[in-house]
Amino acid sequence: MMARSSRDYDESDVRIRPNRRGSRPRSKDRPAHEDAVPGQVITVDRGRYTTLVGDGSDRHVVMAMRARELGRKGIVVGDRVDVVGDTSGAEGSLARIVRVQPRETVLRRTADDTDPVERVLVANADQLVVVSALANPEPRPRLIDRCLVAAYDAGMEPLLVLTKADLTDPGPFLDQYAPLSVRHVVTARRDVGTDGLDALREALSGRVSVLVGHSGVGKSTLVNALVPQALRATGVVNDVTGRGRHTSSSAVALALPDDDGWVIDTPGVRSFGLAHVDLSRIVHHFADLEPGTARCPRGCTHDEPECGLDAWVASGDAGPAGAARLDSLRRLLRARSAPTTD
Ligand SMILES: Nc1nc2c(ncn2[C@@H]2O[C@H](COP(=O)(O)OP(=O)(O)OP(=O)(O)O)[C@@H](O)[C@H]2O)c(=O)[nH]1
Ligand SMILES: [Zn+2]
Repeated sequence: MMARSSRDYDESDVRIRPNRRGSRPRSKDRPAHEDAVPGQVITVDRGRYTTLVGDGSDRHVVMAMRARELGRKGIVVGDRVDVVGDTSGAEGSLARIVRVQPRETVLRRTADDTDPVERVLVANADQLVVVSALANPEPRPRLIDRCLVAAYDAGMEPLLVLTKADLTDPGPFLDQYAPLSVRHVVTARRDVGTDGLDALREALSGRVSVLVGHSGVGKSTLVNALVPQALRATGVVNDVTGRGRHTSSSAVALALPDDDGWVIDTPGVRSFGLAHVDLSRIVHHFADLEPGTARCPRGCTHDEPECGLDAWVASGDAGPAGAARLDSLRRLLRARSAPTTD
């Protein structure tokens, strides 16, 4: 993909305003740089940070690079930053990010479960939307479980979105996940549009939601329905959800209509490495199994003959999916000592 420039934006939709340096009110918590403007990173492409600055009608997109003084500090989609230099957003202009504000949440993943290099995917999101098709492609419960663990570990609330209910009855899948009490929305393609969109909009309302899912589950279809083209121009990049974008490794933040929150679309995931998650904490993220650990011996790894979880599951306390969930937990625990393709 070509490096993006401000030309990639539909300029009729992007308000370009002269830089109003000096006219901003000064406050106690103003940035260290006199002229810095606060902004939010909406996408990253090879060292160029597309940053949204300004409020209301003055809101516009600025292309920025990192200032040398930031050192090696990473900047990711969702980061709140201070920008200096030419923040006009004019074609060909390039501003500098001089500061990254402390992050409220951090969604991480590693390439596999033993990879020591963790990658921060997105900052400051509060909801992780795990998109899975009910059929075509088949749901991948172990990948879903991994995403749930990542969400809880990041302090984000998970939401399951189950697509393609027009192809199969969602009942059996929902029964499996019911003991988890994770919120969920079911969508289906109908002759006229998509069922379930209103419920999805409600679940996304006012929040910053990261969408993750395996390729082909219908994530782009949902994003296109949620975010009209006009908004996408200010929220970002033309045709960002087209297939081509998935060659990019970056997420893209898109404003929902009426400023009712953000969706952050991520490239399709094949795996979700969890090398960064403390091994002893993993079981706490399996809410349906966790109470059963009361019967475990001290220091139980939950993958040993004395583990109390087998009896917990056998007695039905973890619900109908208990055995599959315990299997998922143990695979996850074992994967921490060997690479996995789950
Ligand atoms: N039957 C049915 N098909 C759907 C539905 N939603 C999306 N699809 C189809 O599923 C295929 C994949 O949809 P996309 O939206 O491209 O999926 P994606 O998750 O963005 O996949 P990548 O672009 O590969 O990451 C397309 O052929 C869609 O038309 C649905 O609710 N029902
Ligand atoms: Zn145990």
